[in-house]
Amino acid sequence: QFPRQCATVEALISGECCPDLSPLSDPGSDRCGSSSGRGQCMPVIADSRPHGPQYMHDGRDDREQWPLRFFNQTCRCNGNFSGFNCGSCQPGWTGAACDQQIHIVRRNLLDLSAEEKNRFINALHQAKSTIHPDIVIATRRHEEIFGPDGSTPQFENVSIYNYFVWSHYYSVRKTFLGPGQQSFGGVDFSHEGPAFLTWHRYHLLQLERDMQEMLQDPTFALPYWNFATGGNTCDICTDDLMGARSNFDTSLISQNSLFSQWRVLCENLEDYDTLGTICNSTEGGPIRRNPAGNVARPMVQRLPEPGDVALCLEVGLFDTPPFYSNSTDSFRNTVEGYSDPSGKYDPAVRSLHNLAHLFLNGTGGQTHLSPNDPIFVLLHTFTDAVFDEWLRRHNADISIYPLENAPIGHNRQYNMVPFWPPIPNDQMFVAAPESLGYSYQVQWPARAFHITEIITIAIVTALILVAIIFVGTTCIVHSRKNKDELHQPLLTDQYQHYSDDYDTMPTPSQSVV
Ligand SMILES: O=C1C=c2cc(C(=O)O)[nH]c2=CC1=O
Repeated sequence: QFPRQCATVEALISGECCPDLSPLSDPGSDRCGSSSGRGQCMPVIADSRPHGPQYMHDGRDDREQWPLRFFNQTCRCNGNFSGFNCGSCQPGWTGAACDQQIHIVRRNLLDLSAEEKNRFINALHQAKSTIHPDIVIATRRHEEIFGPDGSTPQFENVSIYNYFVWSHYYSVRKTFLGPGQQSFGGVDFSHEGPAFLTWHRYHLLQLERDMQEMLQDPTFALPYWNFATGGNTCDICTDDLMGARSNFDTSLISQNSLFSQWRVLCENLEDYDTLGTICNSTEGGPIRRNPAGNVARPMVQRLPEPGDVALCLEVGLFDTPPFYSNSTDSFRNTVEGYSDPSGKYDPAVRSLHNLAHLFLNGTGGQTHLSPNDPIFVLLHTFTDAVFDEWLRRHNADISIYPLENAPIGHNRQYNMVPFWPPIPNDQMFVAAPESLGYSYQVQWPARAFHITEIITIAIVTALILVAIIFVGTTCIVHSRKNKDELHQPLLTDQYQHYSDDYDTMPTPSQSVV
């Protein structure tokens, strides 16, 4: 959310969050690395275009026009410089002067060598316990941000991985409307709208970059889980990867996996919603996971089919009005999983991304908790790979992304909540290999045919065959006849004469009596 340097009474009151790049300089003399030309402190640009009708509590939520409720000045970095103080580089660039291009490849987790798998699991485990070097999280709404005494800003340190969990929770939390009043749940800054894909793309990029810095390895790349296997087993739920099922409790992770030691953040949903508090960095119970185990909902006991991915890639429009979870013929709503894989909206359907979440049946299937299960990272890198493939196949341009009237948080120029420094959705609506320095190594499945298409193709094929047989038979008959005629030219001639005569002569039976 915010840089540690900005979690102070002074910064909050001034509305300025422009930390010095060099900690050794006189305070305020190197804001945003201005002394070396990296950036300057500038007013925040926040989207003020109208949002859709789903949210009707304007003025009541800190996330509106993010991040203006907290800060109105931020660092604007020059060239390839980036970050809260312009001390880091744009995605795809590295080096002290951010002038070296870098490209990383996100690969299928199952294709990594044993050593690469091990390195990835250990890196995640390290991120779970390493305090984020730059960012702190708010544990109270803006109204209560200065604490009970009015001078103790309510922020906490958080680990790198738990920041990833917390950001997702903060983006989906309900709007608190006051004590004794029901919180409003019809709001979601990262799902059920066009920003679903851009928001989750940035969420992953931020974790990947934080892990690269933690590991001091700019080539570290997140892998992906191709969840579209069509099966009823979780092929990455093994002890060398995301953890097998516990032998003692079917909804827990085996003790042979490091992930059985992980404890989850943001469990106390009822407290947050009734007291108006915010999830903090305190961890609770273990990760719960019971793949294919939801007996009450057989529909979510199987993963999406490979052909579902191929079908959704053919949906031609990025998003369609009302740009929500009931949009039909929308690629975004299809890959998110509220439409059937061919794009038709059906309230009973759960497909692709949503189906993969619900299949996990536990922590990973509940939106306020799901990133606590590290499978979330891999499920979303695959979803992002589908998004990138769609952008490539359809040669997509930003003009197809709605500028206004999308649900709150989802307009093209809305800054994604709760990221810092502010970054609007449109900056993630780009081809990753060319603009963000990463690509995916994926074998895209062939298109699966729908039953109605199979019947249509069978009927058309049968009609063509009948036509060919008919034309063929007619030709054979004609050519036989022609051949016969060619073989008896004189006879035919004679016969013709005779027959001509014959026609005019009475037959023996017609003989005049
Ligand atoms: O974590 C998530 C869990 C989800 C469950 C559904 C659903 O369709 O019911 N959708 C989800 C999205 C998530 O991000």
